Amino acid sequence: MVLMNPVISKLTGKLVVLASASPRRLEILTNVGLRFEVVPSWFKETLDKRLFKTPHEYAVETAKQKALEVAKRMPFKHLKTPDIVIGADTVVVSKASYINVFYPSYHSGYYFLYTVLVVFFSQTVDGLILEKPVDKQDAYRMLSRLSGKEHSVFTGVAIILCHEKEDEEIDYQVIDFYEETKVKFADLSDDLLWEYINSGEPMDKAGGYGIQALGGMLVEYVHGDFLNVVGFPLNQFCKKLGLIFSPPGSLTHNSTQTSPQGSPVDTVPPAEPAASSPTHNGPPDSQGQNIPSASTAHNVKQEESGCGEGEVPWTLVNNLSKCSANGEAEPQGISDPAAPDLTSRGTIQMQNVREHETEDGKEKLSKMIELMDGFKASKVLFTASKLRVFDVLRSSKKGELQAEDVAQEIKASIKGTERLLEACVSLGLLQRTGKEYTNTAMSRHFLLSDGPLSLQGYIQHCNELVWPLFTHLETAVREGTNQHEKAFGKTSNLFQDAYYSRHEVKLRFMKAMHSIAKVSGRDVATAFDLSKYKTACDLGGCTGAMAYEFAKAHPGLSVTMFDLPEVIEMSSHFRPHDADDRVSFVAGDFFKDELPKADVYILARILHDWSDEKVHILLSKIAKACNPGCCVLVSEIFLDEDRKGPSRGLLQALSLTEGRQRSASEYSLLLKSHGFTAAQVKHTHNLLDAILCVTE
Ligand SMILES: C[S@@+](CC[C@H](N)C(=O)[O-])C[C@H]1O[C@@H](n2cnc3c(N)ncnc32)[C@H](O)[C@@H]1O
Repeated sequence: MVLMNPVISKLTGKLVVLASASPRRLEILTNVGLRFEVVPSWFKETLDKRLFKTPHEYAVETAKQKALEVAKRMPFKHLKTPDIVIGADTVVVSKASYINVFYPSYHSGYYFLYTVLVVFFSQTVDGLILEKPVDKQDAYRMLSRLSGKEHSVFTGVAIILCHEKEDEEIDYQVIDFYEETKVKFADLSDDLLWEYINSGEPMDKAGGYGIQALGGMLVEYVHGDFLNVVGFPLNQFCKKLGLIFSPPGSLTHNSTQTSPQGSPVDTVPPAEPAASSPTHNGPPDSQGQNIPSASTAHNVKQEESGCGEGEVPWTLVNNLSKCSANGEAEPQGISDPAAPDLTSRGTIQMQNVREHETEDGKEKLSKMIELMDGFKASKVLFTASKLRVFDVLRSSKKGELQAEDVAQEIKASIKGTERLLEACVSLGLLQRTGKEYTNTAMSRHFLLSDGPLSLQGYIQHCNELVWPLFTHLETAVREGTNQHEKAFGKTSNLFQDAYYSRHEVKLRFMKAMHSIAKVSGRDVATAFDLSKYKTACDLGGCTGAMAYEFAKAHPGLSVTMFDLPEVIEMSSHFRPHDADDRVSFVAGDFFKDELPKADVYILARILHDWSDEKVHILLSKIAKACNPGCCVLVSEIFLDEDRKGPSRGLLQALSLTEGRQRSASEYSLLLKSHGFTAAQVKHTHNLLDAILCVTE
């Protein structure tokens, strides 16, 4: 049983996202019954530490950037807007003599925190922060520095609240804080240090140790929140949630701001200093949902926790403490006011539980359900799009309609429409107030047929072409054929035979390419500095959407859009009303015809469609046409080097005919064999990545 924390339960029904891949943070939050998705942040931890006055400011800023990156990526990459994103960053700071005192006071309706920070150390902060060791010697350097001394562990936490506004924009509110815990290492012999280092444990951990596992052996005492050292200050986090979601009296969420110390400045009512917490360093939250402070002095030892060696995994009924299979122990902070005193180590009840009854098991089950239902959700999106539900709602007088009115507009049954609209609400595509349905910000952004970032073209392509293809997946897999062949018969050339032989199919395909290029084109066009180049040629540029993005992004660049004659003859349908005359159109076959001369050759979503053999033919033609010093820009979904993701790329691979998905280094190798060396790779965080290769 998991004790349902009243604060945590406030998050039920909200899309909560943890922007961290740390299994330790995941476990801490899962153990208190929080339901969340894990979307690891792509933010690189490269902030210049010298710019921060204190280590905790650095940790808080890193946490904030990690969380914001995920909050801003999700609406585009995952097509859903989270309600809350949680980011965290833990740093270990070797002994420094500084005093950090906070004096809270209440004045003019605002909550001020006065920080007196007396810094005695002569080193820079940069010199004190110990991050993850880069190798064993580095781990030795860190651990021997910590040996026999007290050090501080700071975890910065950022809670991002995402609010969708009427105008399709998303408002991000940041609440951040940090927790400090002091840890003292015993005097450690070199033998012990090397044995620990050789266990491999230090390598992915800040400061080079993991307190919850073998590293616990190094520790003499811990002052403060133990879980903070593990990687997440659960106690303070729950208090902050309490302030955000269950404020006593007048707290209004919308006015939450971040103070320099990282507390919600204008929403936090006066509070008494937390006298009982000697290492308390954020604003005291004496009214915060009766959440007890984290234990102030844990020195976790196996015999105290009652964990014997070699016990089978089990879950605790009261969740006060947890043992793993190897007998290591971790205190678990639970903040239900009715829960027993956290600091006491009372009787621990255990019970064997079936996998799906654990929190972890429940997560896995909900992931399974999501996968099993995925095709239904896609079809709801396709059908609502095809029936123009989003356009109909937008064009109604008040932007809202009841199911009967929508049914009338889309010429469908009331009963069926009602079910479709309800399903759309559950998927975040629509919202309903009483009987009235309206578009959500996400739908207004991507699903209106005339919106600048409309994905309608691609959605219809998925519905009409990709969906039937995937009904043949099993046979295609069994027989080793491609799905096109099963669905539409053998083709000698995918484009000319399958896509361009019928007008409406060609138009649909072009609309699909156009919509993806509109959404991703700007990020691809601005991925690299191309200011020294004068001319570009977008090979297989389709409607020209990408070419126009390049022209817009690079004022000195003229772009020739090159594609098959069947495409060029229809490209005028897609020309923007303010079309830039630096974009010109040339018809031809890039396997057979001479290519236009250019400084930059753009290959956006071209190479994945072709075998290595065909790619070599195309690249050798580009190399031949190249002016001296020219470059090739390839934009594709880049597979991870271990080919374990991203799933978007691997799922698309299932419907390719002769082509295949490749990683950035595979593209780089192909280009290298034609004299182009990889200069830069850019993961745009949008639908397509990019690599720029220059002539040697
Ligand atoms: C997957 S689409 C990519 C479109 C565009 N580059 C983009 O990113 O939106 C492939 C494009 O390559 C073009 N194409 C295919 N074979 C070609 C050939 N032999 N010569 C020129 N273009 C070709 C298609 O007409 C189509 O526009």
